[in-house]
Amino acid sequence: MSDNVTVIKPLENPMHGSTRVPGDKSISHRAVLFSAMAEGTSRVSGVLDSADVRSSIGAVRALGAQVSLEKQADGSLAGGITGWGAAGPSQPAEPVDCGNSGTTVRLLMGILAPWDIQVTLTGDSSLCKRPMRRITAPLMKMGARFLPEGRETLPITVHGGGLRPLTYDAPMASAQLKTAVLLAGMYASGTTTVNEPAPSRNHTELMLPEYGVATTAGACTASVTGPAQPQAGEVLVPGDPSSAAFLACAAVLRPESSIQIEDVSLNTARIGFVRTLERMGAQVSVAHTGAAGKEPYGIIEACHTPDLRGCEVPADKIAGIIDEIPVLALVAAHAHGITVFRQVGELRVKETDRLAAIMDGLAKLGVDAWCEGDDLYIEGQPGLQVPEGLEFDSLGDHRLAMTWSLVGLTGKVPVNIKDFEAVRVSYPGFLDDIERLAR
Ligand SMILES: O=C(O)C1=C[C@@H](OP(=O)(O)O)[C@@H](O)[C@H](O)C1
Ligand SMILES: C=C(OP(=O)(O)O)C(=O)O
Repeated sequence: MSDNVTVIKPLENPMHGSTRVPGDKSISHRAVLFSAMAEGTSRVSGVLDSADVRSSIGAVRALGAQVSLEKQADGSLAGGITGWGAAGPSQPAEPVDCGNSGTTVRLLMGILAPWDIQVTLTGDSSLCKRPMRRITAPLMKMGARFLPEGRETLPITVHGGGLRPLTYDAPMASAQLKTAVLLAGMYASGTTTVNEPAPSRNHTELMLPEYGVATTAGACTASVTGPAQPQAGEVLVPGDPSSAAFLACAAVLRPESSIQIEDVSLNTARIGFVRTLERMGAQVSVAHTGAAGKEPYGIIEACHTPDLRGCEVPADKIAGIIDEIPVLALVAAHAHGITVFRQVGELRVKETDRLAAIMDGLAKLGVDAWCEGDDLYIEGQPGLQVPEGLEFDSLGDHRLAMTWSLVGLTGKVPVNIKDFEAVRVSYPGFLDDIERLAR
């Protein structure tokens, strides 16, 4: 067996009962970053304690925000964040290390662009391979500079200052791109608008008003009018639907299972995976129970479904399931017929090339999966038998670690996962949570 391998054994019993999942990663990043930009002390609770959110916390501390968050009994972080406010971020002595987190670095580019400082942003070996031009290009149109000139990957030094507003037609549906431009636009005089080819998650548009900054938004467009200085706010972070998706898919695959996941964000831009599972014939449903600010939350219920069928997911629905495609691909591998995910080229530039990883992993299961252009096809195999002794490599990617672990957890034989610890990026307690549901 190779080093750093975790043996993932089949769940002892069907999954049953209720659980909660840790705070939403996207909302947690924004709670930390927007509070750091604000004037005064914001109160945040339910914040996800994971490696990625720690990258955002470390970054804003290095830039002068005071963060006093404490670990709560439920594992979340809560407390106060005093922002740099109208004085702006301070010049850090060292490069700011964003770890594995694309959201941290890309949002920071927009946050730093208006200020007259020079900040070098870097990250781990995965983040240093991911494309940054999609963010630097619109910010350069607004007047920011990035050195070395023409560089597409980290490390990159932001030279901010004096921005003008921008109307930008984004080449891809990306909430990170949209957010970076809107955050920079808050410090330009006039209206900054981002138009998208398909709707991406809208947490920024929903959360900025909690910090006193008005936004306007349509299905594929969002605007902010500057100058607008955020003021201290209060944010309660609901559970992460992207984490819930692993538990829901496990319940769909494991015979006799029936679970409820409580207090999870039901933002429609995030629960596309429920719709995809429904279209595969899976027994899943949602029930609204409340709202945290403008973010709705509630219960996701999922039950074992023996007779899944393949479905087609059109291009305009992909942004709404972008982080769930690996685990949905695994569910599709158990369905009758072909599943097609249209236009999923963005998966090539996540923590790893997730498109290649899905095809490789499914090939180990003897399932045919292939790409035609940017469309992903999976030919399902109902009654799929998993061979003994399989080893999957997470490639350091948290979503892949959890996806391939479901092969062992919901099946009849253990699997080995290389670098399973990658789950610390978004869902450190994943294995405990899923095993608790099967006691
Ligand atoms: O804005 C966000 O919080 C995120 C946006 C998505 O990335 P893109 O904007 O690159 O699609 C998503 O994959 C990522 O996990 C979080
Ligand atoms: C792509 C992801 O995150 P990020 O872009 O923030 O690294 C993810 O969490 O799956």
